[in-house]
Amino acid sequence: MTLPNNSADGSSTSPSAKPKLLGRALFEKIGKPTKIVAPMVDQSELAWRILSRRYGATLAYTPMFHAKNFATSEKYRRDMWCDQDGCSRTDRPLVVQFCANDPDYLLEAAKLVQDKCDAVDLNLGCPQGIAKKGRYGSFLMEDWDLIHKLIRTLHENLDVPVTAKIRVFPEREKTLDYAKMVLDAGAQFLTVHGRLREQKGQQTGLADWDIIQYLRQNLPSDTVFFANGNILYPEDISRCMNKIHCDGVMSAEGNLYNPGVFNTEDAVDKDKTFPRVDKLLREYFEIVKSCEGSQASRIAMKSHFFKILRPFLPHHTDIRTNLASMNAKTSFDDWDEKVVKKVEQVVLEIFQQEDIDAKDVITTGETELWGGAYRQVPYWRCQPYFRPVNGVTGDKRVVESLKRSNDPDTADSQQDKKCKVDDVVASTS
Ligand SMILES: Cc1cc2nc3c(=O)[nH]c(=O)nc-3n(C[C@H](O)[C@H](O)[C@H](O)COP(=O)(O)O)c2cc1C
Repeated sequence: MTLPNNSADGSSTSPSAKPKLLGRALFEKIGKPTKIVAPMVDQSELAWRILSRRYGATLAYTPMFHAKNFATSEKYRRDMWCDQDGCSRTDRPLVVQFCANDPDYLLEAAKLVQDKCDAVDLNLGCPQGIAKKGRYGSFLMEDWDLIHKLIRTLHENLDVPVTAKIRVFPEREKTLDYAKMVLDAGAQFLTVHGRLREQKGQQTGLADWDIIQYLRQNLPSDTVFFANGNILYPEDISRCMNKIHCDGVMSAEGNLYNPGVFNTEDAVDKDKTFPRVDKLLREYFEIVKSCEGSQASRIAMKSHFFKILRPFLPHHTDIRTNLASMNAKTSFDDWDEKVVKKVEQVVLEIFQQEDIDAKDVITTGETELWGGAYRQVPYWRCQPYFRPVNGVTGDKRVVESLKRSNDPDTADSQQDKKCKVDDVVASTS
């Protein structure tokens, strides 16, 4: 694999003026981040990234921006991006993600953010209908020439490095060839979401860590490699890193329902790993208020409130009704009075109960087929939301392979036992 004009110090020169860092040197410069907030449309915006960093995230991706719209529409840009995004004090390290199918628009859009981020990522994973219609995200998986051109254009012309996030094919070898092509084009970090394009919505199921591990083992060892999928609890991060030997772990839904999922340094402190909903809500609300210019933060707020409060709202339907009536134009005072303060009052009363110590307990269930264990968490604490699937609806092969590795007579199982031992000595910091 050759990258143009690479030098021995981990930088490359391109037609653009400044030398830029290549994968491993870039990874080191931004502090070797291991806990990564995934790109999430309407959900990984500025305020959420600031909150997630306070709870242990060490790198964050923006939501996917549509490159052509970003390059050509001032209104779209204003809705998605503001002066506070990518601020060196509060919002770094940051990767800005685009979807695109035209190298020129992609480059034009990326140049508009290159001074406010550490890298620009190409989304090759979006499986939604809108991506099919617009021909981007995972619907480029059949057009490797175009993908190569998109990445190479940024690699050769942008001041900051380019990175990519991919899904997997059903075939391992094909996925490996695909990943090699993406790296050859110039991607400096590779994130692998271990699900097929078809695994979405009700068909999401389990991500396949085995194929991610296979890619890690068969790509050049200096590739900066992030794994994505199946992270529900802080301990899943070390399980993932031990199995895959990846550089970092990315989480989307786990982080959305409980930003404490990244708080691996304080794993025994339940206020850090499963924060009280009243405290987290207040903290997040104050951050949104401080992100004055961020339209995106204001618009995403209602959806974040629903996710933070997901276990709590069924017990307090009056607050759910209030929350449902809110919108991005509702004044902050109203949000405070009708939702935030009401949640604070309810949880305060819960914690005034004499037997609260006995009630405020988190228990851990049996180890499941997927290798982790579900927790019982009181409804006044943030917690992951997972669909009760066994993976069969998503990708039958993942379940079959997990069953094989749990069978004591198979070689896979021996390897798996070794991983479990490794877990005990894991460090994810
Ligand atoms: C609300 C939401 C929005 C998402 N938006 C994006 C996106 O903009 N770009 C992208 O590459 N993936 C997007 N994804 C996919 C996630 O980044 C991630 O790959 C996927 O959810 C698997 O990770 P998880 O198992 O931790 O949820 C989104 C996922 C969610 C839940």
